[in-house]
Amino acid sequence: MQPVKIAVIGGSGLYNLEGLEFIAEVNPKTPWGHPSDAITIAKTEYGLYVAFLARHGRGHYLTPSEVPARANIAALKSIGVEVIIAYSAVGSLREELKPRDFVLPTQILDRTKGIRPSTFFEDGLVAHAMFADPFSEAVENVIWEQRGVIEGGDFHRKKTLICMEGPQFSTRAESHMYRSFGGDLINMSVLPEAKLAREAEIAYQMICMSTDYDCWKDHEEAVTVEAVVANLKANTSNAQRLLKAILPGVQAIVENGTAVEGLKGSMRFACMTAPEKRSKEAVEKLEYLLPGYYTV
Ligand SMILES: CSC[C@H]1O[C@H](OP(=O)(O)O)[C@H](O)[C@@H]1O
Ligand SMILES: Nc1ncnc2[nH]cnc12
Repeated sequence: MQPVKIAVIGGSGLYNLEGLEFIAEVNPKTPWGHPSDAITIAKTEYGLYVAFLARHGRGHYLTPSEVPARANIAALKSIGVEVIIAYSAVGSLREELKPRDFVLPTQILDRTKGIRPSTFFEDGLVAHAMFADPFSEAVENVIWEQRGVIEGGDFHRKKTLICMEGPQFSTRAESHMYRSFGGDLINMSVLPEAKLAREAEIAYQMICMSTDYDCWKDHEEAVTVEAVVANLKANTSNAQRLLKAILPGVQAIVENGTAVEGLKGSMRFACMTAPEKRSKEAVEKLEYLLPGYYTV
């Protein structure tokens, strides 16, 4: 099979890709275990192969904290993925980001609790990836060009996404605090997914679909799953339409190399551990992700 260079991670409410020809299902066993679910490989009308992975599994059985993010990213890398388009249902912390709007975040504030394994580099192999700009500008530009396809909502860019641990939603005090931090959106999923994609040298962009105003509006009802699901249903058809519209542009930046510009090869030089001090087991595991980078 040809390498599958583009992957879509579907979040809450997005458990499959519509309108594409089914090619295969794979479920690679990585050194970090199996992904959330089998990965579906499908073909677009232009013959492009695209992978799809349901973040919480089809049927939604993994909490945000339980998502095996390392296995997900490693499995996608193993089939050739260079770009990930990650969908997420998010709460809005700003009046102008209305439920059913789509938003491209540029920055992240980490409010997870340190219980999610968040690096491939541990146990005797140390590396530090750059993460100042956590998303892919090249992919973001391609998506922004297609913003006109969204119906019944507006499209925004350059916003800051808070990632909380969950699974419970925030308190009102926390929601106000996140606003005072400069947060515009909130979810439970972007981390460690975005960090691991960076370590795997995969270009990553999240597409946030707003479902609620969280609970910072003091005199209004706080977010509930019921409210989220109602808006998710409306967002899902926009998500599928948007994906169809952006795939040719994403394919173009994959083919001309701009998608992975600055990423490809970056982790080779991010390693701090002296060759003679690298643990054999850690090097073996990393061979799966970045072959040839750390062997001596
Ligand atoms: C269903 S509300 C909270 C849940 O929804 C989002 O999931 P995803 O990012 O996978 O779309 C959010 O991050 C929480 O996990
Ligand atoms: N209010 C919220 N908080 C965290 N994650 C969310 N996903 C959708 N709405 C959310």
